[in-house]
Amino acid sequence: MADLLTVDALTLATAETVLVEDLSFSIGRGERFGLIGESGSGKSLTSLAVLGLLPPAIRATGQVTLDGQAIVGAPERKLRGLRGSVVASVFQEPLTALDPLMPLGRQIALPVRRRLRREGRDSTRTAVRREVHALMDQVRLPDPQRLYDAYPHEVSGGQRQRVAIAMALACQPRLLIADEPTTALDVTTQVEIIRLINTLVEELDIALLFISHDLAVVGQMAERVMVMRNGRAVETGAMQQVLTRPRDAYTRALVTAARRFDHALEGQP
Ligand SMILES: Nc1ncnc2c1ncn2[C@@H]1O[C@H](COP(=O)(O)OP(=O)(O)OP(=O)(O)O)[C@@H](O)[C@H]1O
Repeated sequence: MADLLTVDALTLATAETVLVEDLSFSIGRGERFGLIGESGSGKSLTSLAVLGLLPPAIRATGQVTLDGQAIVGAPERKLRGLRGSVVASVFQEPLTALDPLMPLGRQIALPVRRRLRREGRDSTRTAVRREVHALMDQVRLPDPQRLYDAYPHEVSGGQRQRVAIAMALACQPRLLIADEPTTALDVTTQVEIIRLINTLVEELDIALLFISHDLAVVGQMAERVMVMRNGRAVETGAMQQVLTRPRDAYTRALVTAARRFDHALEGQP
């Protein structure tokens, strides 16, 4: 079967600068793929290109094919349809994804209602509410009765990220793009959210494009990984191979730095 996502010779540039150059990778159905690299290496722009959400100043050349559909150059109406059905995303700061003035349950209800209508299913208030409660359960949000009516500022950062994940899952995507979804959270909550995303993509058989500057985090999420630097891929391979036998000097430096950090945390020299 064809890969779910194929990126082929993708180049992203402004009028003055090339920001991402000649990038190629693919993600199979249900596969967990990691993108890693230092700040500014082009990870987020790559994910925005997959979502068809590039800023107007940035021009894309090359090909992005998602579930058989061409993304580069596609009309906005088609892209919006894909974003509501095939691909969904979770970003670093859940507050940016949430409307501060709308109760959480109603925010999750919006994509739920859209999907039920698209599928020609019962989209009455009761049916939508039932699905929202099921999603809140699925992302392990406690006390759904109370949280349904709570506003974003009334819950913790980890709970807000769970709501953002519920909204992403509401459209039943085949690809979830998670761009630094744990970076803004404390360490304990990071671990919980990583476990949650891992469990959900496994249970629901969703492919994952997981983006982080933190090799230790990507190591827990991805089966394959691509290392980016200055807008180019320096190494792509199985996670285990890249962690244990990195080929590129930059990857080796990343691995050594991650090990040093782990040892420092464990109190070893
Ligand atoms: N709208 C834009 N116009 C011009 N340049 C941009 C724009 N958005 C991003 N860039 C530049 O493109 C490069 C890649 O940015 P990108 O956000 O993809 O990096 P990143 O690897 O995701 O970094 P971070 O981990 O800090 O988010 C950076 O040099 C950035 O300054």
